[in-house]
Amino acid sequence: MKPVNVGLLGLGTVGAGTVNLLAHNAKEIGRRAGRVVRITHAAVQNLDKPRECPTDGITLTTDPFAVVNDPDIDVVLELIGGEDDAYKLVMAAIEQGKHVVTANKHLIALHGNEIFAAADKHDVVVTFEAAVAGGIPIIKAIREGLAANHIEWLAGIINGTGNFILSQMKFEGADFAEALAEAQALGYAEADPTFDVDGIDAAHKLAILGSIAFGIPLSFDRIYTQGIRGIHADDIAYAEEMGYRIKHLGIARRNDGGIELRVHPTLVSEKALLANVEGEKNAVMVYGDAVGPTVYYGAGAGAGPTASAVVADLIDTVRIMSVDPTGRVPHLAFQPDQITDTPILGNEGFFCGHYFRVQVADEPGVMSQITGLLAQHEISIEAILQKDPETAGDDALIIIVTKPVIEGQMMKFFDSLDDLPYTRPGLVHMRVAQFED
Ligand SMILES: NC(=O)C1=CN([C@@H]2O[C@H](COP(=O)(O)OP(=O)(O)OC[C@H]3O[C@@H](n4cnc5c(N)ncnc54)[C@H](O)[C@@H]3O)[C@@H](O)[C@H]2O)C=CC1
Ligand SMILES: N[C@@H](CC=O)C(=O)O
Ligand code: NA
Repeated sequence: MKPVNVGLLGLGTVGAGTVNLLAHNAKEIGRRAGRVVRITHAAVQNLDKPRECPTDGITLTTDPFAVVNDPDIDVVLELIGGEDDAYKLVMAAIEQGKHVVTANKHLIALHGNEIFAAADKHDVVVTFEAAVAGGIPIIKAIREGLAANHIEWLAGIINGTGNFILSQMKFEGADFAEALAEAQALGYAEADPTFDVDGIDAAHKLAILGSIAFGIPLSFDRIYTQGIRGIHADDIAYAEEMGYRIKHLGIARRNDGGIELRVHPTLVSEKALLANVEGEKNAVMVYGDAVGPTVYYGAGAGAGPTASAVVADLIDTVRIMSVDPTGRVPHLAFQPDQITDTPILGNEGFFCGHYFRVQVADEPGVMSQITGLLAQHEISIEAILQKDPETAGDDALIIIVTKPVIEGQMMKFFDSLDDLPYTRPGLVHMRVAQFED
């Protein structure tokens, strides 16, 4: 059979990783795909830049539209990242009836609803396994492997750079900037690394996961997002003393009032599987009503792991080419006319445990007044700790983990706590997650 010609856009970390992997496992890939898959053209920004892969047999150009418009190209592989150019190129490819493989979560999270509608209209597929949790086949697992389930919730470490930074700070004593620079050198970080550290990249991925898990439109702008910059070493130590680790999680869960979509630092029991995921590794837990808890673990970033997902998508795409469009797996897991606009909750509707650290004047009865105030707000305590702060001689630090409660109730408690005469400003607050694993 005629080889499948792939036009690659972007020959950076993932692009070069993909060229290398296609060459390294060419025989195995051909045996699986049933056809030879070859990259014939690649668009780059600088023709003279040294590459991390051989480019013989690939025609290089600085014009990505020349690749997209080439009639000999069957599949466009978008690996330039970012929003604007990628959007125009992907839409142009779709309009010409070309299938697309992309690793670009930014693009899918913001424009996926429109891109998938266009792809359906033109009878082509847009695959995006590499866009979430790098090499872990999480899209395939949720979209196909768990298709019989009503998915109740999912929670995961879905940014390799952020997890790598937290691990380097904890185990190697690295400071934040050092750890980030190392993640960048290793090819884990986004072109703009604030996307990694401010939780935006994780929110892009959570938008995709939430959509394929619950059959809702991609809803990036409704996601509650906090990054890792505010995590303080003292809280890592206090959390550990109470039996928790602090992880940056993306969580999507059904709740009586709607759906929670949130990305934030989270205390997780040290015994939970997610608590023990370190470095650039990612892990996603998905809870389906029939299957119960399932966990998917592996490398969330880096050339090889991401190329693994990209090439798997290419193989799928080659097989899909000969399938009647009505027999294909829907882009967002549910048939397009079954995607429903379920309400997405604001943070006051979240249901979870809370960690807070407050500095108070060390006077008799203060602790009992705080626990009494929690009781008044019908909030139960899971764990409690008292410490001396490093500064301020007569003050004390009170650190409490609560049982799960609606966040609006917790916010009212914080308001009342703030009104007490002996509490100092600077309350630290994080959420706590309990998992059955
Ligand atoms: N690096 C990783 O571990 C992962 C990356 N991704 C995604 O994969 C995509 C690519 O990421 P990386 O390879 O890490 O980025 P990168 O920055 O290493 O590579 C992107 C390449 O595209 C080129 N490029 C940009 N605009 C272009 C244009 N208009 N025409 C031609 N070339 C252009 C750049 O010069 C660069 O060489 C992004 O969407 C990223 O979010 C997804 C999963 C993991
Ligand atoms: N920058 C991302 C790359 C993979 O998606 C990350 O660190 O997870
Ligand atoms: Na993946």
